[in-house]
Amino acid sequence: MSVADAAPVTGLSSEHLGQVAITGITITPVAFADPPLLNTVGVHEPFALRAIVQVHTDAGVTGLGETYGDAGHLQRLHLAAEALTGADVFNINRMRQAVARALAADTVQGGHGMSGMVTGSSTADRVLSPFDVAALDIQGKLLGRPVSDLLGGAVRDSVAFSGYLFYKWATHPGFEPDPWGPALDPDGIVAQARTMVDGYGFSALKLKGGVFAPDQEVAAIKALREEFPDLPLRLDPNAAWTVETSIKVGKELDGVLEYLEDPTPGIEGMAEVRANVPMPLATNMCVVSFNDVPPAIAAGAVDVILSDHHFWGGLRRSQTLAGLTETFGLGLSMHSNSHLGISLAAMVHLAAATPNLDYACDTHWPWKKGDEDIVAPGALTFTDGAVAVPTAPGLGVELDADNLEKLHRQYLDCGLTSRDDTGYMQRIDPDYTLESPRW
Ligand SMILES: O=C([O-])C(=O)C[C@H](O)[C@@H](O)C(=O)[O-]
Ligand SMILES: [Mg+2]
Repeated sequence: MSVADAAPVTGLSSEHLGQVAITGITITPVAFADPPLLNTVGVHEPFALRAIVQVHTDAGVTGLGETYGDAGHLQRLHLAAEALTGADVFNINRMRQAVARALAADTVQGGHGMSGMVTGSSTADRVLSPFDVAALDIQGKLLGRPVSDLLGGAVRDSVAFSGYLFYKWATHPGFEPDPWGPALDPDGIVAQARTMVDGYGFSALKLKGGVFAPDQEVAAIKALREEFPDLPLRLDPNAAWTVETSIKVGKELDGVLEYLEDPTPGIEGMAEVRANVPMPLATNMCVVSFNDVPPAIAAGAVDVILSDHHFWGGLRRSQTLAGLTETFGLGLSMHSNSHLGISLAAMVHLAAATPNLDYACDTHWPWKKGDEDIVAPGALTFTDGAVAVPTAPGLGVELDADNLEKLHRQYLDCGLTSRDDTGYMQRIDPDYTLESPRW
């Protein structure tokens, strides 16, 4: 497909007023360079995988979606794509039913795309997500309106993001060093944060913890507080700590953190921590599907839920989550994995049209190489840590067919077919073991 095929159609002509049927779906796995970012389950491999979804219609308009590129997920996407052929892109409820039916006999293993960190999300919602985004992209292109309008309208012109700090090695073994350098102690983290804040203007910072012993990560947060006295700070060890350790760290960081994210595993553990620490607790691990919301609220486990349209079922279902957090007086923030421009555009439209999105959103964006993307440059830029909401029809981004081909070739050449932070770490350090909680 050429970029011209995806060009926005402005204004709805009478021939489009009826059904707009899906005539075919193209799913293209891609790989882009990823630095050796450390987390509590291991280390990022040299390439991050994504799947780029193009939904073609009988109106001659193509919509874009982006999701995980793991082999198991790709298989499920293909099952869903088959079931969606002929569906009307203006009826996402029906599309969801078709996806759920197609997955009823699903026996595919794995494919969560998050290296074991988030495994309890709804498979149907995870698979629906890129098709929901593409359908909204098509609707917007046909109607001549941005996706944020289809979600009820933007309440902000730009969406604030937080700088996402990672402990990291200087290089992947056998690869050239990346421009970021190592960050393995408080000084390294502060230097990384300085580069991020100076380069992007972020007005909040999140440290991915669970890598070193908690006292070392507390020292890094305190060093960040000294360097950036006014920036909201978050710490996320991905459930690496026991309840006892979490309470100790929480008390030590009293007055320093905007929120503490997933210190310990499970709703019960989180509830116990929450009752004993002074700051809000946030999660993208113990509440990852609609089934998790009632028990988490009943237990008083969390103050803030991080939404993520990639596993909450797309943009509309993420707005349903926003309605729940509003109803129950919870905060709402946004989670991110390694992603490309279609996902960033979707995140921006969703955040713009979600009045109660109270916090700067996470994004891995700075960690990818600037020239590695599958959308044409220019539509999405960071100014003062925020991205202006695209006003062009649909998502407001156009596919770059040459780059798509290049990143697809990179996928084929890199040999990776699933994200496996733990396996990669174990190939580098055979003594490495997975533990949760670790401390
Ligand atoms: O809990 C979180 O915020 C994440 O899981 C974000 C990312 O997945 C991050 O941990 C990563 O990619 O290593
Ligand atoms: Mg998290």
